[in-house]
Amino acid sequence: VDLSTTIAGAHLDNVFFNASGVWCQHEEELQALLESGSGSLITKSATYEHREGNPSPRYLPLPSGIGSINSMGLPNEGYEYYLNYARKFDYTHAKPLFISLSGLSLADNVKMVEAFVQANLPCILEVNFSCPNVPGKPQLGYDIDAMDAALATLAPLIKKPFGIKLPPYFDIAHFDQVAAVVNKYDNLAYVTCINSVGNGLAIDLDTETALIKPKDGFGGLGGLMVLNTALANVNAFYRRLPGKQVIGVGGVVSGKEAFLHILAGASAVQIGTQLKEEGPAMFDRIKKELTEIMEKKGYKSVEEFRGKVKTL
Ligand SMILES: O=C(O)c1[nH]c(=O)[nH]c(=O)c1Cl
Repeated sequence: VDLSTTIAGAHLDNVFFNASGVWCQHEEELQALLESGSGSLITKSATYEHREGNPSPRYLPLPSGIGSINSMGLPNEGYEYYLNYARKFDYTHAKPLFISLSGLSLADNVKMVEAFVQANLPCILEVNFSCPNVPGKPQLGYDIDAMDAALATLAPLIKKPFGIKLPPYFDIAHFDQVAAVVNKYDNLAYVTCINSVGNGLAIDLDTETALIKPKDGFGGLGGLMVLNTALANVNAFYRRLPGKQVIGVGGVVSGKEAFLHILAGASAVQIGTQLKEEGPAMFDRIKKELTEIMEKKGYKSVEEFRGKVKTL
């Protein structure tokens, strides 16, 4: 079966890659993704300066096994590290490179975008509007006018097809409002849905203590428990963004959830929590599982069923 796809004009041999933030902060991790069964790779969201991020423990899988909680706080090597990586990257390689940018201000995003545009590299830029874990920095994804204003500045600067990382929305009116903004920008080629479900709280029964240290234990939720919110956001934006694409992320632990994301409309599928827990070998497992599901159902390519979820 054919698991290949094209995102923002770049060809991926298979639909899978890492969720930004997981296995992608350092070159060694990115190299492991290059050598894995993934179809692509995306870097950890970059800020203008290097950041240590929040104090640990700041990521944990939940004892219940249904997901994870993180309040990393945007730890990253600073954007120049990723710009240098993008300069050295072998673009003849079968895997396209995505670069995630998450400036702490519009000015920082402008400076980082200008540097990448100046470098004129084949990598695809993705602006992260949805980090929920920087104390004192409300995420732009929930300030729709501010996100629109940022895009009005960034889209013309980027010129080429690019994407944005969105938080989960939980109200039909918000799907409508965000889609109206996204549809204003022709080169905004795709949206990645969803980022973690922000500011959850995990508490340990025995110690009666929050699991993670930052922000009184408040952190973004991921893993299987967010699957159905992720599917809704993928399908809501698939229905509302004609001519654009959706990358699905959230709750993919096997070929089954990947199949559901594609059925909901995803052109590619990213994996975070499960990749963090299982490591890059996971990609070979999940590709095999999706292939088996497709063979059983008689689908030869992901194109045949993308977005074809039925309603009653
Ligand atoms: O705390 C983080 O670094 C983080 N954690 C997330 O769950 N999503 C993000 O976009 C980021 Cl930037």
